[in-house]
Amino acid sequence: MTRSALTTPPPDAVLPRPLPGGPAPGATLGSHYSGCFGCGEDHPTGLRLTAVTPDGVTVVATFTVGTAHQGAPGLAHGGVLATAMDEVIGMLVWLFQRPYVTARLETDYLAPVPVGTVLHMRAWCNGMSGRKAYLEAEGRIGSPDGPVAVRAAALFIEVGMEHFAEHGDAQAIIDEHHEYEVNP
Ligand SMILES: CCCCC/C=C\C/C=C\C/C=C\C/C=C/CCCC(=O)SCCNC(=O)CCNC(=O)[C@H](O)C(C)(C)COP(=O)(O)OP(=O)(O)OC[C@H]1O[C@@H](n2cnc3c(N)ncnc32)[C@H](O)[C@@H]1OP(=O)(O)O
Repeated sequence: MTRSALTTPPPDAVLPRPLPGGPAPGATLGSHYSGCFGCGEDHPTGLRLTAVTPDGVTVVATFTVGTAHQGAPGLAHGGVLATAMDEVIGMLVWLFQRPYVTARLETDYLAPVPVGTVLHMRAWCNGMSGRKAYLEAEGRIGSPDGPVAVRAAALFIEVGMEHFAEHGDAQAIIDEHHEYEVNP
């Protein structure tokens, strides 16, 4: 990954540990909000990604590229791929059990991704420092060990639930996740 200093963890960053009450290895990580373009089950044209944490510290998900996702004829749009990577990286937030948002997302496109491809995505955390989480993901064509087509690095910042209340209905997120401990 060609990563900038802004998405590279500082020397004092620490790796997160699985939290008590967090998703167990093998758990499915659902949508954080039903209206989300990346994962919402009620979104009419969204990506509807679902993810699994195989080990309690990483996240895997697949995204099947359809005709609605084209940029060039027969090929996935780079922005759609970035969205899918943002979403699978965002799923790591379930493991942290606190609200975070994307502050910076960097993407490397290494190979074209044809319509019909099943993109196998994997995301992990490289370190946390204060409110900052340094996250990374890769997308492989056709299988979990297929050729890497997309890499992404991200800086996520922890926010309070009031971040979501300012422009939307934060209660809608809370209502969908009674199991999720929030500090309004
Ligand atoms: C998305 C919904 C989440 C709902 C949560 C509920 C439940 C969660 C459960 C599960 C969640 C599952 C999935 C979650 C997500 C899905 C994936 C999609 C995620 C998104 O799609 S989310 C939408 C796009 N996202 C935004 O809409 C953010 C807009 N933005 C802001 O709202 C502010 O910008 C904010 C809050 C980021 C910071 O603002 P702030 O005032 O709180 O803090 P401040 O500015 O002081 O920054 C503090 C330190 O971060 C450094 N810093 C900040 N930004 C930086 C940058 N870009 N590059 C490098 N460093 C940066 C500063 O330099 C400083 O560093 P230092 O401390 O060292 O000085």
